[in-house]
Amino acid sequence: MKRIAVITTGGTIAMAEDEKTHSLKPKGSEALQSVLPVVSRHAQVEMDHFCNLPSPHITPEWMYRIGERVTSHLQRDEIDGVVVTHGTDTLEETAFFLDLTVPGEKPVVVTGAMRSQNELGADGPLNLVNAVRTAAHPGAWGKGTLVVFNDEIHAARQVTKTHTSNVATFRSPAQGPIGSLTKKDLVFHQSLKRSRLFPQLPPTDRIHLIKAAAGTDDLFIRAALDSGTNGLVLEALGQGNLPPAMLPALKEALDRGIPAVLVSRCYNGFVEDSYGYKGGGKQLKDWGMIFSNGLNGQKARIQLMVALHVSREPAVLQSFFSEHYDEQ
Ligand SMILES: NC(=O)C[C@H](N)C(=O)O
Repeated sequence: MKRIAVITTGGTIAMAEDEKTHSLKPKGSEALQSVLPVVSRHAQVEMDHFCNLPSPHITPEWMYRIGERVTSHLQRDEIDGVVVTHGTDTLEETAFFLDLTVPGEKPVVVTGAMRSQNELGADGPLNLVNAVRTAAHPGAWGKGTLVVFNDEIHAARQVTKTHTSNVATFRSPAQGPIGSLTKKDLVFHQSLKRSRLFPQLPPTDRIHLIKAAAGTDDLFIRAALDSGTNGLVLEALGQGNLPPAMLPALKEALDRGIPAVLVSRCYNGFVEDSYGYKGGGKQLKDWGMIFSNGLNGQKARIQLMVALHVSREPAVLQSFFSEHYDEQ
């Protein structure tokens, strides 16, 4: 039988509803022990209660610490894979950070819950069982970090939280789930190209994600510049276009050599240098913005945080953000 380490980090899966106030509060992942008899039908499990944080409290520094812990388990010969339980709000960011930085072929699977331990229809126990089943499955080897939720298996690069409360919140808009689980079966329906690996180092801090909307100006870009930003990710409109009023501080940032990545606020598709008007993608490309390959804003920010350990050269950074993973 495969041996899987389960690292718990907090989130709703480790919370319970207060009977008086009906608010959800951190409780502890020890309650997950109750599902271990079911889990043990699929794998031998070793619990590692690492931290207990709601995921809005998870910082890039915490992602790095979790990543180090994952790696230290994977380096043990007797461990065949790792499951990380995590709050859902920032789960996609931690999962993608692990995907980009944890070396090796052994499976890494992230899961969580939308309903706490004592709520009707609590989804944590089943998600944990399914995550362990996935981590113990030979088909999960060499795929990088996977996210298992609501009977589906997703690539960390693709998956995003799409609903505030529904248990079917995790979706991969571009390619759909790469696998699914039924009570008895586990099937991978798509192959998956593993993400490029970056050094496992504390992520570069002060990378600012700024969203464009109709008529927005450069106030936040200027504030980032004035406070010593190390990089910008701009969530642009449509195919990658910005309102003209956002341009002055952006141009200043680019002239100062601050890397600036362009993504779209559309949740599907790529940014391109199609439009030649002021603020259009063509101008942004000519100015040296780095065009991303379909990552959403929060994931492009994670990738820039780890890529800056390799290079600050715009052409090298552009090559990392040009790689495509959805052609299989
Ligand atoms: N469902 C959840 O886990 C949401 C919670 N706010 C968290 O991310 O910690």
